[in-house]
Amino acid sequence: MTQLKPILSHLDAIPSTPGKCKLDKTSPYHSTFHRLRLHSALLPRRTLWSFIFLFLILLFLFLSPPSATSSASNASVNGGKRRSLHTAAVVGPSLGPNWENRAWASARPASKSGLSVLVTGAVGFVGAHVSLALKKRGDGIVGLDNFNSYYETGLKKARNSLLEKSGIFVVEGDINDAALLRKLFETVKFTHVMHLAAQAGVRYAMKNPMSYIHSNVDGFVNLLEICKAANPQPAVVWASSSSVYGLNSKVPFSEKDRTDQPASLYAATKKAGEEIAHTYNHIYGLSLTGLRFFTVYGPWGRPDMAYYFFTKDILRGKEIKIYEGVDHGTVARDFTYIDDVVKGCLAALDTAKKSTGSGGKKRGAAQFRIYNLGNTTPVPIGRLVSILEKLLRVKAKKKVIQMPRNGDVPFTHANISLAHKELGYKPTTDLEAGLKKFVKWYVGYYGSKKKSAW
Ligand SMILES: O=C(O)[C@H]1O[C@H](OP(=O)(O)OP(=O)(O)OC[C@H]2O[C@@H](n3ccc(=O)[nH]c3=O)[C@H](O)[C@@H]2O)[C@H](O)[C@@H](O)[C@H]1O
Repeated sequence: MTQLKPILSHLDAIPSTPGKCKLDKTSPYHSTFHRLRLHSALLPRRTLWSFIFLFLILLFLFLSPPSATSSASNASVNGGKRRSLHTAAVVGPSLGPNWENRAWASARPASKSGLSVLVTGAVGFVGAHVSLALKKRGDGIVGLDNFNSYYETGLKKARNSLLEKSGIFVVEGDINDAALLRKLFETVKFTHVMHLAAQAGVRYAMKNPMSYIHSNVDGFVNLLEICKAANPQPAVVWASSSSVYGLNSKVPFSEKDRTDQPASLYAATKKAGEEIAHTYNHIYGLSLTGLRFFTVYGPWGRPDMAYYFFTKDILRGKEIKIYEGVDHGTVARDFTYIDDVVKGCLAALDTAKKSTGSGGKKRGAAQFRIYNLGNTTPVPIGRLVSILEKLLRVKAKKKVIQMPRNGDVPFTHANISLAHKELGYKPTTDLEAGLKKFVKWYVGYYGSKKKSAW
């Protein structure tokens, strides 16, 4: 407990929100108004009114926020303002000096047999891990990420620093930006695309539904349009989700089971992605592999996920809500450790066959695959919390409530025999071992520097 104390005090030190804007006596506006009043007696009435009118116009122009277009164009691809989730307008490529050389160097594999991969969502949780693993074994990578503000951008920047240190160049840009993607594909002949950029999170879909359409549908189609037109066409491996099984009650979930009953808009957009992928495979000969991830967790994880914010809240002494199903039914997840998922991703890239088309024309049937990447051991949420309590040596303030109608499903459980057979996928980390690694990272990350947990 003692070694966690600095983190506890640090977590409390989250910066307060700035106070409301109020004109005070020291404000420049205050003195301007004051001067206006003094001079009013001396000026003729019409001049005074024209002056006030002009002043109001100038004040309006000064205070009004920049338009969507100007803020989008301010959001340069390298440096400048980070583009927020809510102003993710599309901009043309502005990649900064020398970017072609950087992209070219980063994309070059160490040997002739290596892959040259465009990783979208490269500073995301899975994206960063996959990029590092590819780099480590000698593949070439260019990352693409819009650094949006869905969760703390500090964490994304920290992941980016890790990638930079390993020599991976990440372009800051959006998958909806066709001009940018086209430029990237003109510069680098990517052999593969690992598409991990997405609007994630099941419950957030009720708050911001359009962000799911923007990233998971529009963005995916935009990316596939560029891939199908590229010459050579890359093979595409992309992140689907266990959530596509929705209300399916047949366990364990197999790829053959029905996926037409999504319980959230997130799930619906991932399912739409699978259908869209099929279309591009069918019409254009793109080689496409969808990976259904099952609640991936681990170091450098996503702060919006339960294991992550439970850790934060337990350490801060804040109450956590544990969901239960109908009639006190257990809610459980097939939590899958990041390193296992990374192995599955790399195996999917390695076994992906070439796309058959080029320049938008299909030349023959192309590979189309979908795999579950789970752990095969569903764990109840109560058990997740007990493991965290043990690792953190802090008793959680628990409140068990009925699962709200927010898109969650009561359980997930993967059948991974297909991935095992065709990818050699074999998860080896159980939840306790994986959470131990996560907590170790969490304590180091938030304890070492002045960072506020999300
Ligand atoms: O496999 C996926 O495809 C998805 O996995 C992940 O979704 P989920 O499995 O729902 O993970 P997560 O939110 O961590 O909730 C975990 C558990 O805690 C329960 N939960 C949640 C919140 C809470 O306050 N209390 C609670 O009990 C909750 O009911 C659930 O049982 C990814 O976020 C998603 O992007 C997608 O990749």
